[in-house]
Amino acid sequence: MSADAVSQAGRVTPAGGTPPALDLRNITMRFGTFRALKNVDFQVRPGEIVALLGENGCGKSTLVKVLAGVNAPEPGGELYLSGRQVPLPLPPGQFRGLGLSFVHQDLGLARTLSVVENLMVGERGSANSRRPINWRAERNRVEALLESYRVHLDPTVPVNQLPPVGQALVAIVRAAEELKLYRERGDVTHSILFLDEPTVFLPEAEVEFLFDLVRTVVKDGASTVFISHDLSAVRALCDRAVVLRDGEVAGQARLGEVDDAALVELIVGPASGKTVGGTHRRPAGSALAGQPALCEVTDLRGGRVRGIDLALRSTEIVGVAGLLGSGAEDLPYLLFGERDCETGTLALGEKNIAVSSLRPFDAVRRGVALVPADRRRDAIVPTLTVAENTTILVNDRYTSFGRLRLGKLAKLVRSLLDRFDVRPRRPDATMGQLSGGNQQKVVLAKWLEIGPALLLLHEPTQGVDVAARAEIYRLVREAAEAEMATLWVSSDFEELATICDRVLIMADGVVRAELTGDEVTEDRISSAVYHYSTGAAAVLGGSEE
Ligand SMILES: Nc1ncnc2c1ncn2[C@@H]1O[C@H](COP(=O)(O)OP(=O)(O)OP(=O)(O)O)[C@@H](O)[C@H]1O
Repeated sequence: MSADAVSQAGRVTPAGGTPPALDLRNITMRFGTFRALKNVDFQVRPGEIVALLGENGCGKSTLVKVLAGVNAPEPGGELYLSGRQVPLPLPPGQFRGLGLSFVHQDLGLARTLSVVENLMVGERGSANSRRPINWRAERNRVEALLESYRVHLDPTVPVNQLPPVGQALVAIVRAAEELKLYRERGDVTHSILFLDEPTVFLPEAEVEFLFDLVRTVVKDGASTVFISHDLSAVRALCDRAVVLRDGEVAGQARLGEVDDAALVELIVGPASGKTVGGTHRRPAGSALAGQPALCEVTDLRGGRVRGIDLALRSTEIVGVAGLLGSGAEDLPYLLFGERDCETGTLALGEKNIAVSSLRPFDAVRRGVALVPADRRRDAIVPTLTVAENTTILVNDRYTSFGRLRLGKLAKLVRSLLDRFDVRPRRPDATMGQLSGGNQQKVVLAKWLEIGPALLLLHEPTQGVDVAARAEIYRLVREAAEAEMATLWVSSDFEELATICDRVLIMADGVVRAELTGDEVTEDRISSAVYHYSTGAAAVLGGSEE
């Protein structure tokens, strides 16, 4: 297909007279003078799985938050659920009575509590009774519940000991149970599950666990809205896509009838000039093999890492792939002094550093930068401004006689926001007001600005749209050329194949294999990871944290 299959309208025609499960009309939402949504129409048919797509900051979460009762749209917007009009704005919490349930990126789970405790929803568990909780009965009930969704994990495990896919499954099961409860009570005719980027990129085998669950939820009678920047995941799961651009509906298409090029054009706009796709790897023939290492790691042990030696050359981007529990997810934090380390030496330039005594503050001083996976927890200060978040590490370079040179600093911020295409370009906005993907761009800008010798990245493009992702690859590649070694840990194997000069495969805390040159493909990385790991199913059994 083609662009002809794309329709510009956000509405769908009711099938056989059945009203849509959800029908939002003419939704406009302002934050101050900024219009985040402009006359948006959005419909979902009963039993449909609809993708809500668009670039970072285009308004996807803002639209969902209108339904969650967080955002109050302008007068003139209308909401119909199964044909029945519901007045807007919705008061907080009303969504429950309307048959809507939300799973956001942070999943909303009590992470230190067990799966059983997290699944004591509504009136189903004995938790509502005044009698003491019968834990054995609860456990049996939750076991049967998980079984009914064909989710296999230990219900007694604290949620923070499950891998990301396990945590997402628990959050979705909980939301699905809420929806079932609303339907059984007879409160609603149809119910709708909203999944707002519930996972970072997951390897294919793990995505399937998640999608099977969503399909089960839909078979049980719910419709689903899926927000994601991962087009292959969208294709695997969804029937139809509605695309927002700059707060307006840019068009919609049935996924079976459009190719990726048409979808990307709909997302970024026909004349955007943005490049998406293509490789960002070093050109063939420019081998680094003979060059000395800029950074050497010897006998690193700590967390799940059980003895690693690494040599990273200047300008080289080295990928690390492995399932959760392989140790890959601990590696950047150990090298940044963020996690306790038993042994290990980091030789960076002329200096030898004992990693066990390294602290993040020293790491930064020595030119080590870390872009962590958990943006909200570890990488941003949501209440500070975008400008403050961007320059927090380089303020001392702009100080003269104890005073900040504010003019120079403001100029720097403006140029970084331009280079990283942070939208809106508002240095005075608080970081919490930016969309997730735009926050991620600020985090990268902040770290690259220190001019690191060693850049450690953990899932650096999570929540970032397709066009911005390509731009991030370009910017990191450009920074690497200026004498920087890069370690890129990601569960997105397509990403590793797009950007990395070589890829290390980790399992059981050690490097099991190395892929170089033509071997660096998504398929080769994926098969090596599963070959050396004990199996995807084992991942759901829990892991130590
Ligand atoms: N509370 C707020 N105050 C001011 N502006 C806001 C607020 N929440 C969102 N915005 C702005 O509204 C626009 C839409 O943001 P939204 O979070 O809906 O984007 P998104 O499409 O979900 O993006 P992403 O894919 O990056 O998550 C952005 O420009 C954002 O900065």
